[in-house]
Amino acid sequence: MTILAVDVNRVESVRNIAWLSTEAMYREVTLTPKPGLVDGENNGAHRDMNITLFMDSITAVSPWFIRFFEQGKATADSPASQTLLAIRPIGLACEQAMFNATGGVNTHKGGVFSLGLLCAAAGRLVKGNKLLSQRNLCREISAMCAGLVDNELNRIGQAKTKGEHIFQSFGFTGARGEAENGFVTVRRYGLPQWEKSLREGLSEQDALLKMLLALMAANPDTNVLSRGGLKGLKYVQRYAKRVLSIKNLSGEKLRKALIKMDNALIEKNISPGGSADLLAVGWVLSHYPA
Ligand SMILES: CC(C)(COP(=O)(O)OP(=O)(O)OC[C@H]1O[C@@H](n2cnc3c(N)ncnc32)[C@H](O[C@H]2O[C@H](COP(=O)(O)OP(=O)(O)OP(=O)(O)O)[C@@H](O)[C@H]2O)[C@@H]1O)[C@@H](O)C(=O)NCCC(=O)NCCS
Ligand SMILES: Nc1ncnc2[nH]cnc12
Repeated sequence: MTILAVDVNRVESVRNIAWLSTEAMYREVTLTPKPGLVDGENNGAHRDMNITLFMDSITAVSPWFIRFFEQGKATADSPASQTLLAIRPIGLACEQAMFNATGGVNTHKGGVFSLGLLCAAAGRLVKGNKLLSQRNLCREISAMCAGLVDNELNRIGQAKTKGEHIFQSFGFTGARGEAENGFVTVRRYGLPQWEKSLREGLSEQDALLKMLLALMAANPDTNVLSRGGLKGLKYVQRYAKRVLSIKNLSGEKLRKALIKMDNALIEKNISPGGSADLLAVGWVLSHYPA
């Protein structure tokens, strides 16, 4: 038992989840070319964001990740739902820090929510001397978010946020649904594609780009829905699947296909921001055993 406790904490200090969360945000935004998204080459389908704004946003939100982790630890002996209650004020304060840094632009609302949950889940596991694995982290998040969709989407009256509007118009549950189901889109589609790419000898950059495509092909992304409706969502999902089905897709061939897709999404004014957030989640999870 003591040995396990030491091991878990050692793994946590080596692969510090708060550090990984910040690094994941950097890797996501600098990854290029990303269809419809802000990257090192262009601002995708966005007029109010660029890569510098994302860097400012990351600087503002990164000191908060350790607080999610610490709060997860502090509430580890209580039911998982208590951890969510305890981290929500931190989440809102972190969102506010992001808005202050970006002049009110929503760069990382979804990222803060998803990575904040991951950090808190890690805190609970570490305090409970439990192994930090993809499965345990996602189970913990699912337990922390049990009932979130029902309480916050099913039972509200007038929709205020975009996510609430999308739920009322289409029934898609967005960032809350992904968290409550334990990031099933990441675990079922994103991570298997990442592992396959690495097994095939692709570079980490190419593996990340293909993980993004796998996420875009499956994710009911509320960002895509809010700008492109159901037609836009189907378009993005089919396009991503088509690109992924190209044989020997890596290097220049992959880059060319993604640039073409970027132009198509810019033309349609569509941005898969939810999949960008899930990419960051996938990259963090990839550092832990299944
Ligand atoms: C729970 C909240 C996060 C709920 O927010 P909301 O009701 O707005 O719900 P969603 O739309 O579902 O989600 C918010 C953001 O989550 C990202 N997202 C969307 N779909 C998914 C998905 N399927 N899986 C995962 N994540 C998803 C997405 O964020 C990214 O896109 C953002 C840019 O979006 P937007 O403002 O719409 O920008 P534009 O398209 O440019 O707008 P226009 O130009 O068209 O006007 C960017 O932020 C990315 O991160 C969604 O935006 C929540 O707000 C909440 O409760 N917060 C409190 C904090 C908290 O509880 N923390 C505790 C846990 S840490
Ligand atoms: N690179 C990016 N571009 C646009 N929206 C995003 N949300 C998270 N990352 C993003």
